[in-house]
Amino acid sequence: MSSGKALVVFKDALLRPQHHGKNLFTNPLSLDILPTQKWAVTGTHKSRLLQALAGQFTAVPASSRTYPFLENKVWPATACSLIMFDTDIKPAYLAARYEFFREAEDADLESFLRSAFHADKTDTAAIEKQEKVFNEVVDRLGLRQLLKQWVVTLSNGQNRRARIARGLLKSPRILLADEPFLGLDPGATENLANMLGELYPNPYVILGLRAHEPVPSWITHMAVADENGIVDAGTKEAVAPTIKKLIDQRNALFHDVEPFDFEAAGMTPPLREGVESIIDIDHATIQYEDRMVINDLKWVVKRGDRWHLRGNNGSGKSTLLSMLTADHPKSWNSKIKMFDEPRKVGKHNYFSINRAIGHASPEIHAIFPKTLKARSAAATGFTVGSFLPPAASAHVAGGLNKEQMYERVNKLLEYFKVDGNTTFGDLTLNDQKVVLFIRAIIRNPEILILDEAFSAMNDESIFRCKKFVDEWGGTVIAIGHVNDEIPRCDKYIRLHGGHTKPEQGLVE
Ligand SMILES: Nc1ncnc2c1ncn2[C@@H]1O[C@H](COP(=O)(O)OP(=O)(O)OP(=O)(O)O)[C@@H](O)[C@H]1O
Repeated sequence: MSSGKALVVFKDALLRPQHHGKNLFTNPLSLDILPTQKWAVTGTHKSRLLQALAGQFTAVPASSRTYPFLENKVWPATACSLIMFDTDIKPAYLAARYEFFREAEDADLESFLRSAFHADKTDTAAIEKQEKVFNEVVDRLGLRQLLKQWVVTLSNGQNRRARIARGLLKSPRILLADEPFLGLDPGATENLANMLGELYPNPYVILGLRAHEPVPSWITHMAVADENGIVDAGTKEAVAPTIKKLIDQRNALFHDVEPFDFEAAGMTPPLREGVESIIDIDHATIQYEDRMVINDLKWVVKRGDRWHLRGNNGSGKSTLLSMLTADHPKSWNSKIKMFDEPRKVGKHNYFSINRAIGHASPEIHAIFPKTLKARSAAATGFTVGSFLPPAASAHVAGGLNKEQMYERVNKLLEYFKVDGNTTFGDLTLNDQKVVLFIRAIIRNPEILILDEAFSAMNDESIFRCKKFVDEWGGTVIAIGHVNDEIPRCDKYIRLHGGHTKPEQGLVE
């Protein structure tokens, strides 16, 4: 496919959003991407640069951004497939993932993937080629056995692989993927990195990576972008000092974060006296039809414990957490004890269970309403099991009135540097994740569940959240594939997705 002509050329290009005039980078961009070079972009504004490379935004003058390798009449924005992992597959509510009943508009994975096809149905050669690509992509991304599964039931890592597959099935000339390895387990990361390298140049691939992330060995060139524009670009070796500087700045950030004043916010350690086991699961098993997901789990969480819940994508981590939060139909099981009491219908309900729990996860993010102001969005954490801010008369454990609740919200928003007046949907992805973290912690819960809660946050927010949780006094259960993105933990439990019993130990 390679014609030798450049893929993308920016020549003093000013980039602007379609409908208003402010430049997206302060300085004009200049960059040549040749077909023999394999690029990754990084830096604070890498996503914006990827969007610009994918033909989004208006280039001024129009001739300052060209795609010389494309034939006339091919529209760059359709020749490029940009995959960015904000949340766009939404179940209507949290428990929907685990329910048997499906709405007509829910799609199984195969239909979801095939909806990317656009070949003329009478063109048998094109159809045949599509099928070949379909089979190859499905097998290489380990999706074959999931094809009949509803998309909403896929685990986060499976969902990511599905979206990368769909991006590839659109047969783009250039595939641009922003942080494609985020949330993937190490095996899936290696597999995907190899696959993208082997596919090149069908399609050409441009990756967006965080500066401290390992760079796939086949990448030859890197560009670094910040708010001013492209600050460095060239061979991987030539750009290495700039990237090292970014990593050093990042590490320094962690030491610069000031501690949060828990006492001033009235958030003293929420450890219930006289109760040893916060959670006690006695030999529980979960399976879907013939697929065992959780195999004979025996797990005791003691007050003040800090657990890292580990396991490959699809090994059952979120399923286990959904049993704790009563989002899973199998939650109503006397094999699950909380605070030494076996769970019983009639005695316990969703609200009584979740009163003790603060929870942030990609699933909550996917269904969270976009229209609340950030301040009200964070305050919804005071209302158990609801996305509504607390009513004027509301009191939470600890007896706060509305004014005191918002005083705590404001302290946290200030510490985490989020503007409380901005509407949730208008916040950056980073700030949305931070607001959902604040929402999880706002009630000072006895148990804090962080399911990939820090992934997709920027470095400063990750460090602030980690410092906060490290110094907070309650019981913590955290999921994260990258150690960098979980708070301090002292014990771990590793799930194996039903093949083998879970294993437990002390964090090394
Ligand atoms: N309703 C369902 N029907 C069938 N399979 C399901 C259903 N819900 C979940 N699964 C499957 O159960 C397995 C466990 O999913 P879970 O989300 O718990 O994994 P996970 O360990 O959290 O993965 P990840 O690291 O990717 O987030 C996956 O294979 C998923 O596809």
